Order: sequence, then structure tokens, then C-alpha cells
Amino acid sequence: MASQISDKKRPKKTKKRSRVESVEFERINSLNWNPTLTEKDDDFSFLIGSNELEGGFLCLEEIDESEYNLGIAKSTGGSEEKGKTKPKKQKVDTKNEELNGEAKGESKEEIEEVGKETKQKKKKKKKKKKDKINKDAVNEAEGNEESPAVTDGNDDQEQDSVDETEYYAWNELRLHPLLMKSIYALKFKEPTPIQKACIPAGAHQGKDVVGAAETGSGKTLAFGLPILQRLLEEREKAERQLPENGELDEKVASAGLLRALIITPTRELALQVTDHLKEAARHSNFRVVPIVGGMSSEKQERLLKTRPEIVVGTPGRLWELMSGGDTHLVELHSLSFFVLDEADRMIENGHFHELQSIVDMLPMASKSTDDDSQKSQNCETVSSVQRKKRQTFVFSATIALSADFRKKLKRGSQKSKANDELNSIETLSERAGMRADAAIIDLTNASILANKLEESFIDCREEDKDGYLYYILSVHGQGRTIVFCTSIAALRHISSLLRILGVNVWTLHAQMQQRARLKAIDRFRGHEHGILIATDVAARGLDIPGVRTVIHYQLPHSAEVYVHRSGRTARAHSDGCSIALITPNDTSKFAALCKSFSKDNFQRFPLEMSYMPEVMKRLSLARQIDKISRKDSQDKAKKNWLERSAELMELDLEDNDSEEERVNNHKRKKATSAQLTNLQEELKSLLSRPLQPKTFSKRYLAGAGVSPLLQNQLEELARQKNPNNSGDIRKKMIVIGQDCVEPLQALRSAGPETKLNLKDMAEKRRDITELRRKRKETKKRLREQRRKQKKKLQGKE
Ligand SMILES: Nc1ncnc2c1ncn2[C@@H]1O[C@H](COP(=O)(O)OP(=O)(O)OP(=O)(O)O)[C@@H](O)[C@H]1O
Repeated sequence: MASQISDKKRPKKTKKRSRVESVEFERINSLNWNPTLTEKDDDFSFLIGSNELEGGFLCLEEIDESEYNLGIAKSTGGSEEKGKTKPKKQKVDTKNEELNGEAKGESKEEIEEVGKETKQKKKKKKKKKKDKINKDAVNEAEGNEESPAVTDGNDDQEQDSVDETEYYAWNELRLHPLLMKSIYALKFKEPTPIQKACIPAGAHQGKDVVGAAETGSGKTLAFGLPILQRLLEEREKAERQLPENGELDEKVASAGLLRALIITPTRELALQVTDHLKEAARHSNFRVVPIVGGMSSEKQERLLKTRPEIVVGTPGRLWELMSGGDTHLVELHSLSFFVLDEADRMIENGHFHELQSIVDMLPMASKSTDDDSQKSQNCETVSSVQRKKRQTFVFSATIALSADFRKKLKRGSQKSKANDELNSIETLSERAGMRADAAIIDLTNASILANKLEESFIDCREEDKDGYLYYILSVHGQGRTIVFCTSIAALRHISSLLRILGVNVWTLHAQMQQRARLKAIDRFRGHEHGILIATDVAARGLDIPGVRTVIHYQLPHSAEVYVHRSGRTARAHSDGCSIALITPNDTSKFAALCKSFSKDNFQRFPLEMSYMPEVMKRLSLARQIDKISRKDSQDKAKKNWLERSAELMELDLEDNDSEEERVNNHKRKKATSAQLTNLQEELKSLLSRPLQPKTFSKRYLAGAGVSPLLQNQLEELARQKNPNNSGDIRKKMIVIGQDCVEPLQALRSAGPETKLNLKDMAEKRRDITELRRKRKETKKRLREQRRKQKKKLQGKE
């Protein structure tokens, strides 16, 4: 079906262009391919078996670094240096010394002075760049063509101040100088373990890769850098083979074929991956474009007309444009990389139908059956060598790899029927063309959770959840916090309550307009102590620095989602903590979670109970206000709907209420409105004071410290007490003792007695089950007695 679509809908003009492009491809194919590594040299051969290099890419030795105006820091000891600590500065070659300014005869002080100035300038530049990147993501998706991944003139200046010896750890990965330039700009001093393992396999050995590593471990670049590396090598190789006059150079540089297709489950993640790859590709002139739903598809089609080499998208919109015959997207014969990010999410409901259609459009690998050859009709111009060269990358933090994954891949398509659904990673990978010798790199530990993440929980009743949430946000509200809900109804409930309580929150869920979704993330990102209430659309991949705490207001349906939610904190080199609110109904689910993470005990989050009376008082008022406001807006919505419907049907609405009813209604409304005003006044007065523990002394504030919310309230209080004072209120307030303790700190300073043993938990659960059983039996007995008595009475009558 896919081939029919592409054949029928492709306009004639494109066919002509395809022919020109395929000639270009045949030419590239005919180049001699050089293996860059021998198995002996390869540090990672133990991970991936044989070392055949498919495809025609330049080895780094063939690249002239001077062309890029930078030298790669060389290890002094060559391959023997591996595993040793980085060399001292004196050992750096003269090229690096020149870059550092030392060879120019400048004094140390002068260099330090210049270094300071450059640092300040770079700080400003970095901020500007960050703002630009956020705007670019939205611009790109909307089709505003102003942000190709190209460097500006200032980069070389920036480059001069880089001390490349600090990036020594990257040397063994032998990345292209232009990529190293981007890495310097990103200030990533060393590759993360998953990058270290995937780059040799993906970039130098041309392998397919299945990569699993903890959340926030840099998986995006683990597949992104191999793609860029190979594209750069290919471009250079082609350029070298061209005649000296350089006429054809441009053709190769702007061949405009789709080379990499990256699929992610959510729009936000697609935009984020685009940004990240653009940063890595900023010196290499490759275009990276996001194709996501929720934004104008016409604009995105326009963007595709610029023929970007790399497309990052969500399955829905990608398939919409593909099935619509978008010429750039259906010319998949040129595709060298097919990436599934968060692959395990892709096989879940809601994604795999579109994904299946996309995968079916991919030209099949050389192991063709009759069935396959039919499917690949749409790419008859492509040689089998070209097809074979496509690499498949499948990544996630929670890939559930079955033990015989490799075997299943080997058995290949003989087993999987054309109409099989892609309901396992194995089938999906195999159907996408993954080869049996794929490198399987699984760096997840037994618990799957991020290493620097501290897990905790609060066991409470369902009705106390809101109180504990408010408590954590008010008393420990430091750093960014994400609160996860499973349902949109719960999200609406808590965001409404918290807003009434004066806590500024942003929300994110799938029913929001895409623009509002991006705006919410942007605002959250821009606020140091921001609070985001989100459903699981935000669970995967979102990379927002400074998220210190994740709160599971409702437990997710699966352990995988729990891992991804919690993984929004403790990313890269940071730490963080997660707090799960557990009700008696959640205990069995929670115990199952702990079991799947091989955890014997979870830490109980320490609570200062003396705050709770005040918390509950405020909450009770907020709930009443919320109830009245909700009822009011529901009534209004109902009335509006009735009026609109009547207008549409050209009917007149009659008021059938009697005079008495109308008066009563009016009275009721007035009373409700007065009640609302009273409640609001009462809450306002409570909120104007800082949240106080029961033992609070007005003279000395003690307890968990001063959160930003508390700080605001204290300032407000001081202002109210002294309205004539125009000076800086902050200077007049003296806070003695600890600063606000963020949840992670509170958790760490809590003693080991807060740990909950899973055995205790299981016992508690058994007790509850027993209690329920007994209650049920008693009810049954009572019912039986009542029935007998009734029968007796009826018999007497
Ligand atoms: N080599 C590196 N050194 C330091 N930071 C890095 C490095 N590589 C990536 N990062 C940063 O680490 C953060 C997490 O990276 P990324 O989003 O790729 O993680 P991930 O493994 O895909 O996470 P998730 O599983 O949650 O999607 C990003 O902010 C990224 O810029």
C-alpha cells in the first residue's frame, strides 16, 4: 500500500529529480569503502562482535584538521594511554599551546585576564543562545525558515579560548573536527558511558544499535553523533573524489536527500531532539527539521521543500505527510539512518499503527522475500548495497530486551508476516531492517532508575494527598518541581486548588493546544522555582535543567512510566529526588514497582506534622471556593450551551420558572456569592501570613526554613505591618537558621528509621485484605439475618 501511495502521488518533476539523485547515489556507491578500524584497535569490539564497516565513510586520519581551524587534542601515549588519567597541560602539542595563547609570549596574568573577560562574554552569549534555541524550536516546527544549523562568525573566536586538553576523553571516539567544535561549545568535557559505547559501533563500524541507558544519560547524542559523523565523512569523501574545479562540490553539499529519520513519541521530545542535534550540527551545515502534530502542516510541508538531511518527527504527523505523498519524505531510498527514540513507547497503543505504516515504507534490506520485494517497489532505483547501508538505531531507558532478542532478529522476516503488528521491540526492530549483528548496548543497572536519583514516598489517605502536596510545595519549594498525574481530571483538580492557594503552577497535558503546551514548558523552564503539573505526556525525554523534585501525585500504570517520570530529575551530572504519594489502594501497585526495581526498601519522606493543621485549614477553604466556582462555571457553560443550541435551531428559549422559583434562584445565587466572598476573604487573610507550624512563635520562625513562597508571604506580611515603609523589605527581614531545605536535602538528613521495609508493607497489605474480607463476611451475615427475619415476619402475617 505504501508503495502504491508513493508511486501514484509523486509528481513527474520529482521523478526526474530522483533520477538525477540516484545517479549521484550510484556514484557515491561506486567509491571504495575503507574500514576505519581493525578489530584489534577497537575498544568496543567486545561489545559488538565483528568489525565490518558497511558504507563509505572517511576515516578521521584522512581529514585535514587544519581545514577546520582547530586541532584535536592528542593523547601523548597513543592507544597505550587508554584508561589512564588525562595528560598534563605541558604535554599538549604546540598547536594547542598556540590556541591557549601561551606560545605567543603572553604572561600568565594577561592570559588569566583575557580568560576572565572571555568567560563573561561567553556567559552572555550562552544566555542569548539559549533564548534563541527555544524560539528556534517553535519557529522550525511552524515553518519559519530562519534557523538552519549553521555557525555564525563568532564561533571561531569562541573556539580560540577552548582548552582542548580538557576534552581529552573524546579523543578515542575520533569524532570529526566539526563535531568536536560543537562539543567544545556545549562544554561536554567527556562522553557519557552510552555515548562512549555507541559512537564506535554506530559511527565507525556502521552497526545497527540497540541502546539502553538510564534517563538523562545523553542517549540523544549517542545516536546523533554517529549520524552526523557519518554524514560528514561521506560528504568529505565525495568532495575528495570530485574534480579540482569544485563545480560539483556544491551539488554534493546540498544534495538535499533525506538521510536520517528520527521518530519520537511526543511532540515536545521531537522539538527537543531537533534542538539538540542542531547544536551538535551547528558547524556542519546539515539541516535538522522537526515534523510534529498540533502545528500547521502546510508550513511544515514548506519546510520539507528545503530538503533537510535530518527529519525528527512524531509518527502521526509524519505519516500524514508521507501518505499525502510529500516528496522529500517518501524518497526513502536515500535514508541511511532510521532512529526510534523511546522505542518501547512506540509499540504501545496510539502510536504503532502510524509507525507500522512508516516502517512498511522503508526499503527492505537485502534479505528479500517475495513479499519484501513487493514492498520495496517504491525504491527500485536503489541498489541493494545502498539499502544494506541503512543503519537502525533503537533507544530507550526502559527497553525490555528479551533474552533471545538477537536470535529473533536472526530468524528475520521468514517468521514475521507482513500483517504482523509491531507489538514488540524485536518485531519492530526487525521490520525496520535491523540486522542480526546489531550492537546491543544495555547499560541499565538492575534498578533501571537513574543513579543519582533518591526515591521516597509518603503513605497517606486519598483525601490527604492535596494537603501533603501543598505542604511539600510550600515548605520545600526549592528548585523546579514536576507533579505527575495519571488523569487530566486529577491534574485540573490540583492545579485549580493550588492556584486558589496562591501557588503559581503551569500545566501540561495532551488536550492542550500545541502552542499552549510549548508555552507552558517555556515558562516552566524560565522560572528557577517553577512548578509544572503534568500528565504522562511530559514523562519521557523532556530535558529541563534544574528539575530538583518529581512528585507522583498518582502512581503511573507501569514501572516504565515511573522510571521515565522520575527521570525528569537527576539528569546528566545532577542529583534529584522523587516522592510518591501512596494511598492504601496503591500499596500493592507500589510494592510491585519496588519489586521490579529490585529494591528492598524505599525511604519515607520526612514530614513536619506541626504544619498540617494550618495546611488543612487553608485547604478546606480552597476546596470550598473551588467547589462553588466550579458549580458556577458549570451552570454558566450549561446556559451558554442551551442558548447556542437554541440559536442554531432558530428556537426561542422560554423561561418556564414561576415567579417564586425565580426569586428563590436569585436569593440562592446571592447567598452563594456572599459565601464565596467570605471564604475568599478568610483564605486571603490566612495566605497573607507565612505557613506556620503549630508551635510557631511570631518572633522566631523555625522549622524547615524559608521557601520562596514563604519568603513572599513574609515580605507581604512585613509590607502589611509597615505600609509606609518604601525601603527594601528584604533588608529588614532577618532569617536566622537554615535556608529552605529542598526535598532532596530533607530526605538526606532524615534518619534511616524512615526506611520502609517491603516485608512490613506486605504485612500491612495482608492486614488490610484480611480486614476487608472480614467486613465483607459481616455484611453478608447481616444481610442473611435480615432476609431471614423478613421471611419470618411474612410467614407470621
Ligand atoms: N557528554 C555529555 N556531557 C555532559 N552533558 C551531556 C553530555 N551528553 C549529553 N549531555 C546532556 O545531558 C542531558 C540529558 O541528555 P539526553 O536528553 O540526551 O538524555 P537521555 O538519555 O536521552 O534521557 P531520557 O532517557 O530521559 O530521554 C542533556 O541536557 C544533554 O545536553
